[in-house]
Amino acid sequence: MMSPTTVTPADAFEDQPTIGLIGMGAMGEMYAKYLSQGGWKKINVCDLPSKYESLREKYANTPGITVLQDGHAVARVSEFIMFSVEAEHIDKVVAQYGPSCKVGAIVAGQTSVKAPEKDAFEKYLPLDTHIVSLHSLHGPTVSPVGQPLVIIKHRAPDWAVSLVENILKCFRSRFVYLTYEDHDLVTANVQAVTHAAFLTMGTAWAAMRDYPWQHGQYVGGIETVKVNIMHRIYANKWHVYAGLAILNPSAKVQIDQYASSATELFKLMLAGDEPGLRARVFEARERVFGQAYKEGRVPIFLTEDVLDQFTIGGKPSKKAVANGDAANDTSAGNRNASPNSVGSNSHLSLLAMVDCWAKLGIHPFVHLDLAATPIFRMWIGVAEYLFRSEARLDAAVRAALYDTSHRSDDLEFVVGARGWSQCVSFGNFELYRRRFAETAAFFEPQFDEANTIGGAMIKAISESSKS
Ligand SMILES: NC(=O)C1=CN([C@@H]2O[C@H](COP(=O)(O)OP(=O)(O)OC[C@H]3O[C@@H](n4cnc5c(N)ncnc54)[C@H](OP(=O)(O)O)[C@@H]3O)[C@@H](O)[C@H]2O)C=CC1
Ligand SMILES: O=C(O)C(=O)Cc1ccc(O)cc1
Repeated sequence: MMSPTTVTPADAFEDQPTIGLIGMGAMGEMYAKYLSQGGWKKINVCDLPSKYESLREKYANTPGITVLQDGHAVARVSEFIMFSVEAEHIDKVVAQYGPSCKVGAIVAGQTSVKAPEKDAFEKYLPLDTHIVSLHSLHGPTVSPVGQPLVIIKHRAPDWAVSLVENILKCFRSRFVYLTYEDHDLVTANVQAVTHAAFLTMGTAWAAMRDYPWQHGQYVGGIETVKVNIMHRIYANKWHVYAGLAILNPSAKVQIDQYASSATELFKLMLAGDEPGLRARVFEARERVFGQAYKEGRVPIFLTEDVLDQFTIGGKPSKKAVANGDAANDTSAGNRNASPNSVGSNSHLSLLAMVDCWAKLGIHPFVHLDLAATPIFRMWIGVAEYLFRSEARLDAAVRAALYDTSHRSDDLEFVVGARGWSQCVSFGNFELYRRRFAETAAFFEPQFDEANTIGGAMIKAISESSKS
């Protein structure tokens, strides 16, 4: 909280603009919190009319915030209005409240996929309103400080963009300027295919109905990232992931390629085709990471020691590690359990990721510098960790080919990847919701621990990558 004497960017305004937030779910709440703390005194918020009373109670003592009945009430009095609702519903909600937007208002959306938002704004917003849209590229529980915040100047004069920048200065995010179209391309590259990988890991682990941390076994090293992020994604709202995968046309292509990459690599493994698998993996390595290393790019962050701080299920005793107990355990549930376990795992999820980037001509480092979410940053971090070292990659390839104890996990992974891809290609929200909910239910008992640990991990890694 700011002390009463703290000077905020809002204080520069003699007559502060009226801010309106329509949709007070996770992201609407996050915006309300930071705008209020940033000293903005005229913030109108609403969710569905049925939530009016509970919201009023919740915000009774929050400085600057007034809860109104519905989107009409917010839109007609606000000079900067942000819609923060489900992407699937943006058309309906903007159709309903858009025409009530005040003359000259600046209108934004927070949706993770912009094609439907753009259509809705163009269809329903009065021509005397301006469109400057937004997208915070992080989840609602991550501090916005230093994270990318996309600003889209679509139908607006420069002063409107400056006003939005001033309003949001208190987030201390890094503004990234994109068009609506570039936004969807970049976020498909950064988010959709990354989520597909983690959703698939969850589906595969849940299908096995067994996972190491359940038995208090040690999950260390880069497995920590996989496990924590997978939990984090399944603890978030399903519609966020469904919307950005199903409604973004570029996302479908990429998620399909991810499934194809996993399937094709798995077939090479089944065939025991060592030259074929090795050639494919090392070619992908060259395409994705080759140039970056020729240019002397510093690796992202990872040491297993850093990651071991964030293990789920407790750390192993020093004695167990010294005796190599965890490292030697190759039972189905605990093959990933060694702190130095990179080599004892096929890492199909990572091999498929880099193969997919290579096949699509995606340069993840370009996105990393422009508009990486914390999850994407970590995902490239672990991919890079595995691929940077020829020895580690070689060990993964050998494990993929010759350690058949991986096969059942890898088979579930391929089935899961295909299933997610098909679900997205059908564009079926209900099927997506059911797939997501079934897997999430399996992991739910770990959500609290995983969110705490995952949050700390994101913070530590964001800080280490800044320094
Ligand atoms: N969560 C995340 O990590 C991020 C999400 N986003 C995007 O932000 C948007 C919001 O996501 P998030 O806050 O997580 O989702 P939530 O489901 O938490 O919030 C959406 C809110 O909007 C409400 N709503 C729906 N229709 C209306 C309406 N007609 N009038 C007023 N309120 C309405 C919903 O009510 P009800 O639940 O009853 O439908 C809900 O409370 C999405 O488009 C998402 O893609 C962007 C960045 C990160
Ligand atoms: O970082 C991620 O990819 C997340 O999962 C959180 C998230 C979800 C949706 C967004 O539009 C932005 C961030």
